Amino acid sequence: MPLLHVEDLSKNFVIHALGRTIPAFQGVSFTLEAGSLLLIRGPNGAGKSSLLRCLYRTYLPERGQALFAAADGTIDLASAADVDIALLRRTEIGHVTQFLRPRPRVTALDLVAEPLLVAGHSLAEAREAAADWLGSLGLKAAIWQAYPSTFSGGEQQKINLARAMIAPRRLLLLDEPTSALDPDARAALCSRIKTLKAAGVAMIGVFHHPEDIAGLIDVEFHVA
Ligand SMILES: Nc1ncnc2c1ncn2[C@@H]1O[C@H](COP(=O)(O)OP(=O)(O)OP(=O)(O)O)[C@@H](O)[C@H]1O
Repeated sequence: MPLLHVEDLSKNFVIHALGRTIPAFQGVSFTLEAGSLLLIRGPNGAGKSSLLRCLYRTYLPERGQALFAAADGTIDLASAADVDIALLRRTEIGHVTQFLRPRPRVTALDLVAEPLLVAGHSLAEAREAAADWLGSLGLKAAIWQAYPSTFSGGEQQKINLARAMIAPRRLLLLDEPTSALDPDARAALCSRIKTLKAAGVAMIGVFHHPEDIAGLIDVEFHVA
């Protein structure tokens, strides 16, 4: 059984106030193996981000299945209970978006370290790993102990990436993870993606510049 089997997944947005339905994506089917990277392509508004959000269950799909081979058994991401999805988000599925949600009085280093703390690592271990991630992505050390709400777009994206990828995950959903990164950070991220793939992590990504990850893509899926 593949890590993920998506069958006929569809999503429309119903805007009640306008009495309108906005189509996002229809009838999406694909399978994904552990250690594979699937690139999602498609024009603006085709539903690429919505597809990732449905798999992370930020959005509820309206039709279809997304069977995920979780450590405790197969679970349908399209219909699983919120409590089960919350557990998977803590342990098996990560989502990198372009938008950082900083928290008051939490430094950049601790925001990145947090998923490892939640996973049971000591504060020292978690901070060491966070420093390793932030260093490799080129976030200047002078701001590691600052609050990210005032960080630049690229700096915030580095925090997002490090936070989403620091703890072991079996599936990572990457929504334009390099859009605000400079060339060195893009190269560092590609190197991390390569290492994670070799360790068996599966990824589904939307990339503004797919050439960044040329050579790491196993399969492409076009959203019309
Ligand atoms: N929360 C929402 N409520 C209503 N409509 C939405 C919502 N989110 C997305 N849409 C609509 O769904 C469609 C797909 O949007 P989505 O962001 O998934 O596209 P995309 O392929 O990622 O686009 P882009 O390449 O421009 O980032 C668009 O027409 C968008 O306006």
